[in-house]
Amino acid sequence: MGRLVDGIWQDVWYDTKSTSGHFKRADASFRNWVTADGAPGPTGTGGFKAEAGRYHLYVSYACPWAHRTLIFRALKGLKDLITVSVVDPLMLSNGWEFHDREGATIDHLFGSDFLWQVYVKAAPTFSGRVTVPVLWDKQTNTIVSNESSEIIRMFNSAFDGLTGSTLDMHPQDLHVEIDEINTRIYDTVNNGVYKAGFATTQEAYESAVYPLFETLDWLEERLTDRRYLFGARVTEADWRLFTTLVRFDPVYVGHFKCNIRRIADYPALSAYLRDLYQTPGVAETVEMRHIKHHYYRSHTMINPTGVVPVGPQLNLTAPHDRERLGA
Ligand SMILES: N[C@@H](CCC(=O)N[C@@H](CS)C(=O)NCC(=O)O)C(=O)O
Repeated sequence: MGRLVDGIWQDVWYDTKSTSGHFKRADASFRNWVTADGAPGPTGTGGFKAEAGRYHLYVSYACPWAHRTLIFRALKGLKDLITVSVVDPLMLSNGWEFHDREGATIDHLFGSDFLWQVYVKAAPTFSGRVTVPVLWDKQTNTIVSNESSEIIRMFNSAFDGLTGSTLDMHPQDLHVEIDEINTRIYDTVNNGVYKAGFATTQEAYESAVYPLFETLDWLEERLTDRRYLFGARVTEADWRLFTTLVRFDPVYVGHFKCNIRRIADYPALSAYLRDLYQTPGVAETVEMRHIKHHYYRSHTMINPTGVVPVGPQLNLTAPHDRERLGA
């Protein structure tokens, strides 16, 4: 774990001293958009036209933010158009590393040892965190974006002319509602588990863990009579929630102390989790060994022994019986 300062790697853990024990996630640094015609997106500069074979995705199977992009790549028929390198689950003093083993890969573009070297290729004097996912442009040799919420929106529509995909997970009529629910779920659930887990004071921990479970209780209610968050249509909001739910019982309950209830204790949420998991193309994006080994072995100040729990037993392939809520 560390960061780049003027292009030089420095090994430092998150500083929670200046924020009274609260974990504050930094904003992503590269914010350009791939668009159908190369026009600029909502942020950044233009010139990133959707083309087959032009873009490369760096991901970790462990990371919930990178996981979103892998799901969109699968569901939107982009696997043949966008290549992928997968970092090793362990993230220690060098940050994310490349090793050709157990589902991780080499850096297919440059053969780098560490992900920070890819950042420095794009921006030689870069200062900031070195995070996954990264969307790389092979043509101009730079990082298009390292913000997952924006990469999934690009994947949702920019390549449709090439793939013929008609699946729209960010439909026009739901833009406002999707943003609203994303904000609550991001603050209290996706990032909420990290705020609880990385807190270094009792107060910071409790100020994250109670709102987390208030939102989960609210979602349980909402999903009791709706198949997905917005009824019959699956949207980006569901996939953004999914990547946290699938890590919840195996990792966040124990490692991040999010243990008021488990997802298994919520009937609707756990059936919803299975439903999403069983969506064709999704199960292959879930690498539970990478997920568990990353958290339990990389965060040595939370789990100094690095021992990885063997449980819990998951039943993600059991029937979910949610088609009845489809219409
Ligand atoms: N805003 C980013 C956050 C990505 C992020 O925080 N990724 C984590 C892994 S789960 C990471 O790479 N952390 C390395 C670090 O912070 O040094 C996104 O959603 O794309």
